Amino acid sequence: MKKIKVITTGGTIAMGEDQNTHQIVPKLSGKDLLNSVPELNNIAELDLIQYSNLDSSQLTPKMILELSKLVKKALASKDISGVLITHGTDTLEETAYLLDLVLDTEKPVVITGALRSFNQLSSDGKANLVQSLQTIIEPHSKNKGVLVVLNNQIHAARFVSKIHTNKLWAFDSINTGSIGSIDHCGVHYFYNLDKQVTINTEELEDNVQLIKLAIGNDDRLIQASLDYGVKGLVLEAFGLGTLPKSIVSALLRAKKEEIPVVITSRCLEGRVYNLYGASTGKTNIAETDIIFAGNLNSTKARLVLMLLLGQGLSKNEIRQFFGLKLKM
Ligand SMILES: NC(=O)C[C@H](N)C(=O)O
Repeated sequence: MKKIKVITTGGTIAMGEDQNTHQIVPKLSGKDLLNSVPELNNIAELDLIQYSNLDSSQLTPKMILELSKLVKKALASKDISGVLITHGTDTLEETAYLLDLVLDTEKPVVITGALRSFNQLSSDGKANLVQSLQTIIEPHSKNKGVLVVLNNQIHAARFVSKIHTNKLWAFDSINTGSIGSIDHCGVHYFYNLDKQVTINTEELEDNVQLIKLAIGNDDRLIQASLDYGVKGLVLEAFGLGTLPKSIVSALLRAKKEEIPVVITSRCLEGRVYNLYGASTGKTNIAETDIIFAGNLNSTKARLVLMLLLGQGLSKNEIRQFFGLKLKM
């Protein structure tokens, strides 16, 4: 029987109802969670670490980098065949992608969670745990980067997003669809998606802000971030990456101060690139020195920027990374 390291972090999967407030709060320790699903022991031998028991809104990139060190340590052990992480769903896609970026392993690493706490009628945690383990022990799950398993679906970390606040089908892979599924017959992949890229760093820069643009926005938030000494910015822009000219002077200031500004889109699907000449008024968009994030969503682009800055890359190296390394 294969041995799997299970790392629990919290989230609804480990929550239950508080009798007084009737709100959903952390209830199950990692041990309680695994003990509540005895079927897991028929699939693999489990070795547990409880990293935290938090709603995922309380996690930070630094904590996830710390978590990645635990995962690396587990993966380095010969007798461990893969790692399962349980996590709240609200920020699960960020943890999955950060781990995907920093881990370099052929062993399967799966993250799962639940939309319902264990005491709710439509509780999905148990099935998600079973399907996650099935995915880890499946030989075809090797070399795929970090996988997200929920609701009978397998997603690649770099494409997955939480797309619904509450439905059981809460996750989908933007631009691509899921890469596989789990049914009565087991685990099936629809296509092969190799892991994209690894960033070797022990540090990340957490002074990176994400700002979403709306029509008529002025540049106050960008200027305030620069005043405050931000080390990198992600701007969630319009459509293909167009910007209001009201923010151009702030972009030119960021350029002068050597602060990388990465552009993503408010659109759910598609890529951003430099097409619209008028998007910054009289200033040519290339003069603003902005970096286009391809098809990464804003939160994921921010993680890449944090890691690259943590690695000490220059603005030009960061531009090259977004332009070349994230292409395939
Ligand atoms: N379904 C969930 O897990 C949501 C919860 N608020 C969390 O992210 O921890």
